[in-house]
Amino acid sequence: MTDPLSAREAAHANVTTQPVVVAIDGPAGSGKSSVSKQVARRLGYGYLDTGAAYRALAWHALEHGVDTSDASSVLDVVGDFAFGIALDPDAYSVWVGETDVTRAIREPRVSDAVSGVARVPAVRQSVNAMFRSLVAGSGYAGVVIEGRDITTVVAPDAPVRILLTAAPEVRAARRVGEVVSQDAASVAAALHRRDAADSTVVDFMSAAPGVVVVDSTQLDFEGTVDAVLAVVREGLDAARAERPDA
Ligand SMILES: Nc1ncnc2c1ncn2[C@@H]1O[C@H](COP(=O)(O)OP(=O)(O)O)[C@@H](O)[C@H]1O
Ligand SMILES: Nc1ccn([C@@H]2O[C@H](COP(=O)(O)OP(=O)(O)O)[C@@H](O)[C@H]2O)c(=O)n1
Repeated sequence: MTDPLSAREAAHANVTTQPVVVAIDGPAGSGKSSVSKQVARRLGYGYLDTGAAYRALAWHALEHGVDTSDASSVLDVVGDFAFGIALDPDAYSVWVGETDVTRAIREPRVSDAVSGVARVPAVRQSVNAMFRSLVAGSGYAGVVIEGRDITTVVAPDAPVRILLTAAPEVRAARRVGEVVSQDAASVAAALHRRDAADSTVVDFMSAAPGVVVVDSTQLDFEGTVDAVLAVVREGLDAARAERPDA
């Protein structure tokens, strides 16, 4: 498969002082992580999974025996939360201090606790600052960042902003295929419960002005990657047309 960016486009990305940001939001199971990772590979960009930070903080809080539904208890453990994440899409790993939590943060107990952690405003401010500095210091020409509020809060000025969606039953079925420790009905119910809780904090079900919707309901994985890459190309072309000498 050929790289969708020409050498000229790649060179353009390299001369900018800040990495190009491709911002992708969407509900659980829409394909954000897997599609973003593959898009990053195809572009030679870094990949930042912001949900991993919220999950890692939820894991950290649970390790400390904290009630994650209590905001002040959550804030008590933010102080010694040493988060680490690899931005290389081929070497994805997530750390809290010296502990590799890459797998542990996908456990249902963490998924069930994460919305409580993510609704604390001070937590969001702190991780958002961390995301911006991770991108700025990434060393990549561009970074694909995915989450819930990337297109609206973390990187509202990104040249490429996408809302990745899929029908609720399709998203649930995809997640059921991944979680082997729970029955299908429980996995689907947990996913919809988490979306409902998260939706009270940020709106990731409808596209903000200027955000392009990619609906993956009828697309297979490669088709979704190609659809996102087409939007990236359009967004970068439009940004270049606005600032031809940048
Ligand atoms: N367009 C698609 N068609 C079929 N399966 C997909 C598609 N996009 C993603 N998947 C699969 O669905 C599952 C959930 O995707 P994931 O990237 O984890 O979603 P999210 O990060 O939005 O929760 C993964 O197993 C992934 O491989
Ligand atoms: N930018 C983000 C990313 C994730 N989150 C929170 O982190 C949780 C885990 O995000 P995730 O992206 O790993 O979830 P999935 O879509 O992969 O299931 C979400 O359920 C939200 O509570 C958020 O609030 N803002």
